[in-house]
Amino acid sequence: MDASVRDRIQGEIDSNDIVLFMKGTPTFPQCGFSAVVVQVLNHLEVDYKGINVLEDPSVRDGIKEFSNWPTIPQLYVKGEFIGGCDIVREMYETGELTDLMATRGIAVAAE
Ligand SMILES: N[C@@H](CCC(=O)N[C@@H](CS)C(=O)NCC(=O)O)C(=O)O
Ligand code: FES
Repeated sequence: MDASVRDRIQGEIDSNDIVLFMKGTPTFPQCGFSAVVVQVLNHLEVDYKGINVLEDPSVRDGIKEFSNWPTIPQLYVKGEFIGGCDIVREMYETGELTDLMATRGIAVAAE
């Protein structure tokens, strides 16, 4: 991928504790898979940056190569790739996601 795309992705991940690469925006998700992750993050009441890959095909493709993960959405917490919709939903349901956030110093809303 283009170095500028890699730098942009790296920059977003470095400067935001939680980054969600998604289709659409947190206020208007344009795919059900992205909407699930938005719902989880909103439920946890954490701040996050949504990056709409539909606005930029180079980021849409670039993030797949960057994470070595073939689909959107993709969630990053403190620079670490967590996963897509299925993984996030599963980790939320088991409480693992809340624990992961807490371990990394991110305050999460009480259940
Ligand atoms: N099982 C996936 C569902 C996500 C998914 O299948 N995404 C597709 C459709 S939105 C995708 O990103 N396809 C490649 C693309 O649209 O660039 C997950 O857990 O995140
Ligand atoms: S945009 Fe069609 S499944 Fe995500």
